[in-house]
Amino acid sequence: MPAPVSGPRTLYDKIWDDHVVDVQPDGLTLLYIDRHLVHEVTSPQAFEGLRNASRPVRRPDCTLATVDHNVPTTIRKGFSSVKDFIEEPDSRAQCVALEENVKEFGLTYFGMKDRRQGIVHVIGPEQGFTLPGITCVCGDSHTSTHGAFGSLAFGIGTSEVEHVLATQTLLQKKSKNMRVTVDGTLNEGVTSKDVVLHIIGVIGTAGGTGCVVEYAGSVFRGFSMEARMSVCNMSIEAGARAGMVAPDEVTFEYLKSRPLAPKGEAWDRAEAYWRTLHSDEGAVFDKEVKIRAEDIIPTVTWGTSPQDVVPITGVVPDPSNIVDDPVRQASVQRSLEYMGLTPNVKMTDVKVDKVFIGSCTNSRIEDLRSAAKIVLAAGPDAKVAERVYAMIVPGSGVIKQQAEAEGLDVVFKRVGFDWREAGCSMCLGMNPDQLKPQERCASTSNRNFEGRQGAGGRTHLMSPAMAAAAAITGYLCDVRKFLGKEPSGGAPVIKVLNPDAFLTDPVLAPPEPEGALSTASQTSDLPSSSTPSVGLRFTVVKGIAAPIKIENVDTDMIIPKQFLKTLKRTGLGSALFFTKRKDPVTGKDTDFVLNRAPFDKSKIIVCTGENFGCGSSREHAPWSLNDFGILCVIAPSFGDIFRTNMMQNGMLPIQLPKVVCEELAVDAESGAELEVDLEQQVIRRPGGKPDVPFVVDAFRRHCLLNGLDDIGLTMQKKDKIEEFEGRRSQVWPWLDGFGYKGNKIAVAKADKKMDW
Ligand SMILES: CC(C)[C@H](C(=O)O)[C@@H](O)C(=O)O
Ligand code: SF4
Repeated sequence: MPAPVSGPRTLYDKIWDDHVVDVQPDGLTLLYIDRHLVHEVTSPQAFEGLRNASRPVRRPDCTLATVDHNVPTTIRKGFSSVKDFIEEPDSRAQCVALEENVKEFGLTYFGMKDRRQGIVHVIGPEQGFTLPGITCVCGDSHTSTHGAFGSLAFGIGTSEVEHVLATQTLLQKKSKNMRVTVDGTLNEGVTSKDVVLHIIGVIGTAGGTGCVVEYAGSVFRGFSMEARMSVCNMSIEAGARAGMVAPDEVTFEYLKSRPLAPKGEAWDRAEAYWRTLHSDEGAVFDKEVKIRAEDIIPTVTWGTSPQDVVPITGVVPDPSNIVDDPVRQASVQRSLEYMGLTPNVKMTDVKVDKVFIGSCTNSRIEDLRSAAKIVLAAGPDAKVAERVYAMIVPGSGVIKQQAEAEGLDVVFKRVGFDWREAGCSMCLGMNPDQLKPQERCASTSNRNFEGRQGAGGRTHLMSPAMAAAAAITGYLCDVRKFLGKEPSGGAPVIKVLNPDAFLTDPVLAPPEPEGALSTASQTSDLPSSSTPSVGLRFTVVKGIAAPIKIENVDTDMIIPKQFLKTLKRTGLGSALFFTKRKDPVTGKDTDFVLNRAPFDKSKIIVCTGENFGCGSSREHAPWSLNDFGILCVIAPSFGDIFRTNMMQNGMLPIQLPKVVCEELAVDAESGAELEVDLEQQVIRRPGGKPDVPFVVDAFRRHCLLNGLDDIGLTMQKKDKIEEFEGRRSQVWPWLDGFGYKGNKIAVAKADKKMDW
């Protein structure tokens, strides 16, 4: 069992210690979860699990749901119901399922008629649902965003969503402490997005794997909450479990007037506690990275991984310059082919077809203001370049309303931007907002994976200001070209307004959930389970192993977004590695390894590249592997959420040094079978070659060997959870219930007043 940290502690240590419900001898910890955000993509199977086991949601008062990924961003005038409004049947089914689930389980829900609807990671902070010192989870990898408030916030898979709904806890292994310090003075035109892209360029997409990153230094202290959120948001792109910034005056100022922030005496108590939340002098970090602010200039990505960054003054990289690493050379070559870029071409000579300003990284009021500033600086005759389609998608209805009150919509529409309704939109394209094959997009989102914004689409990540500059010029563009220029006469005026005006309106009270089955008062009634239910077992797997020689196999690659619209866990085998296995033009099978005999019958994958399963938290990735017949993946390293998701489904991720993976890949390539024995923790190889030993956490191994299910096990800790909740009510009373008490009359009025 890891020794509890004595002496100076990090911010992460402190929040962790304050949420421990129970610790097992091997250090695995049952952690209490204060806040749970729910969206339509990763929750249907979790609610179904609750329903099948007749379990209520333990803490509806700590759960907030909304629809964001599937919603169309077209004007909602005349909106009457999701059923009538959403045309695409699978998107509609997922949104309808969430509406039914929130009613059945008694959860607070911001639907499409509610102006508080928006991207989960935008609305939580906006409403004050996200607070310093809390643990916060969501079935979504960008939950790291909420760490900007000095909370421990991380993404989880659907099985864990079910676990949190049922028990308000999670079984967690403590991550390592990492600190990224950026000190100094930022150059002109450099924003928080440039800072985080630069950091990922320095440490790589696996640089934060296994770690919780604290962002420290004068640059983050000087950032607004919006800017801190953009940085923490992309922690997941650096492989980190979570990112965080210690709370300070900027945090308190942002929170004070939010509807769900504590008020009066509760605020004073909360603030006193929050002021203790910082890393102590002398606290030890397992990993430290220091970056000079002066070294950062406006940054864009050139490739298909967020680590593929280049200053806007730079050129497209030349793979022939990579002499010592053939795997890297091949991967750069492949990315350039996909991106349709020629080595050594100036980045500013790259033409764009579309511009997307939005996503949970950059769709907040400050982002929109910074884009509008560039539009105004471009002069009275500026227009979105003729061949370019540019869209702005505010992160929430509240932001949209505030932006309109500030006149930002006028600034954008005047030059030809499309002004849309709130949602995830073209960040992922689960709704109709997508790139066509080979279209190139200047995007303020967070992922530039192949096909991310639409099959065959090409994404360049950048700041809102840079995206606005690209829209006007039609090229990737150095934003500094527009800086220092004042808007000339006749330009619309931006009036910066205080967000309070948009948040404290009494019409914000939500409806009491109709037909609610459970309420907070029912929550102590945790069904006890003396024998944990039997889940999926893993003992010995013998079979063909498919070699995959790709680095950073992200979960978008394992299963693209169009297959996430299912309400089931099964039937996803043919979706596995879809874009690799199907030719986008002919629709025919490619010669990708899993299409070729004998590998089309593989039970194991041997990957030689680092960071398998990085990116999104979609549990659909292990579900599709499982459906295909693959039960074990061997790789040099894994994305944290993916690793957990595999084990939640009775599958085994095995981490081994790269050289060993390369040797096993040779065995795999020969078409011979490998035998993975979890009991003995060895891999048996063909041709009498020596066994390869591996290690799996004792608890996880026990669960896999016996098919034990986490929820059943946690249910046995009911007394400890209740005891923790009793203490929580006394020490952190502002965390009980989050203050929305239904006011039907006010809501009815709000609906009438709403002008979509
Ligand atoms: C759908 C969801 C699981 C996913 C995530 O975890 O990130 C999505 O938000 C994304 O950005 O890819
Ligand atoms: S990354 Fe994109 S798709 Fe995922 S939650 Fe954020 S906005 Fe939505």
